[in-house]
Amino acid sequence: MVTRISVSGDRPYDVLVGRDLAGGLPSLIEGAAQAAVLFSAPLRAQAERVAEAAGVPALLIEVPDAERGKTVDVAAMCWDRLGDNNFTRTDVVVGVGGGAVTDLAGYVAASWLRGVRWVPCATSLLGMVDAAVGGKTGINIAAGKNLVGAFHPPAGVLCDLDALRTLPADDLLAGLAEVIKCGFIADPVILDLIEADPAAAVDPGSPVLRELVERAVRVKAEVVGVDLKESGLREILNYGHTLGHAIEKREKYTWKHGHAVSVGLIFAAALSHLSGRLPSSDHDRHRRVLSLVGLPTSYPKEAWPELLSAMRVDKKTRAATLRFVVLNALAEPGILAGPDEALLEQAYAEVAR
Ligand SMILES: NC(=O)c1ccc[n+]([C@@H]2O[C@H](COP(=O)([O-])OP(=O)(O)OC[C@H]3O[C@@H](n4cnc5c(N)ncnc54)[C@H](O)[C@@H]3O)[C@@H](O)[C@H]2O)c1
Ligand SMILES: O=C(O)C(=O)C[C@@H](O)[C@H](O)[C@H](O)COP(=O)(O)O
Ligand SMILES: [Zn+2]
Repeated sequence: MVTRISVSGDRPYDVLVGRDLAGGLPSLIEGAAQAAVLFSAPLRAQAERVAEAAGVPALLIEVPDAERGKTVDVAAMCWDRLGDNNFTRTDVVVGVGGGAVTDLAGYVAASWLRGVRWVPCATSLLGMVDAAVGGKTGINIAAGKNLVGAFHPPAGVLCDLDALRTLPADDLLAGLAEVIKCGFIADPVILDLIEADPAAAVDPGSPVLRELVERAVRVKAEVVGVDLKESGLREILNYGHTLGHAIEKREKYTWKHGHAVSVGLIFAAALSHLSGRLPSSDHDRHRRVLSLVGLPTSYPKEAWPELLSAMRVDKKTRAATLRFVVLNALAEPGILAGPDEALLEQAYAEVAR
């Protein structure tokens, strides 16, 4: 069974969730003379299957794994390969992998000839529920996470649940952090499902995980369908990310994004509560559900000054005003602009160890 979730907007497309989906690729790349398939070493076999299913000559481009692939040097290597192979505006970039590879593939597609079609074949949980959906593409630079990129919606998204069977458990967990984020900002049934059966939530073959994937994709699709370029509503998807990205930068991108977001969710919940918005029961639920599945909820106390300075280059910041996504209530996100440093420090105390 394939579930089709539509993303609206100027360039609407579908997210397909199911098993053995490579057969869906030819219709998404109709008219292309060739496809460039970007992948990292652990996904070589899947990339070769996708390349074969494309039905046009495919240029396989191996990139460094995980965050090591999200750099300007790697993007430049990909541009060179496209140039060497006369890649034209009707050709298509395909990304096979987790969020790092699909962010890179999307950015290469957005920048090549000022924008060619692209299709993410998401192979990680995080990729399926978040990174491959919504057209945010980009790379990291020394100044921070995803600071260079483009909004460039894909032609379609393939989420093959069978891929999750080989995904390392820790990476599955990282994806669950974004699923839990969706639970808090928009769909609390997600939280109920995880609390009722945490083991099923991390079992790649379980119907519970499939339901979680579909619910999280729906949350994201509804948001990005009305606000592709993050002029307002889309900011809610950044819940937990202001501190999360600062942690990733401090850790030189060796921490998994989802793990950093998990700690960031604790901080955002604390800010929501301490600023008089979120009741204690919903605040406490953050630590409970994240700990239940084994996600991290703390970070070193002494890191605070460095994290605060990294948060100042967050994309939600306007001039010198720091802005945070907070919850006014469960599934009611809002923005906290320009909080006192004392409040931020108090919220960090809930994370600090
Ligand atoms: N564009 C967006 O809207 C958006 C949203 C959320 C996250 N992101 C980005 O996504 C990235 C994180 O994505 P991620 O958690 O998928 O990490 P990742 O892409 O680094 O993948 C994690 C690891 O899992 C491996 N892997 C992936 N699928 C596999 C499979 N099926 N079998 C075996 N191994 C597999 C990868 O090779 C890698 O080693 C971050 O860079 C983050 O900034 C982007
Ligand atoms: O799609 C979005 O918008 C998000 O904020 C989703 C996040 O989970 C994701 O990590 C995104 O890449 C963060 O975007 P950024 O603009 O803060 O880099
Ligand atoms: Zn994220």
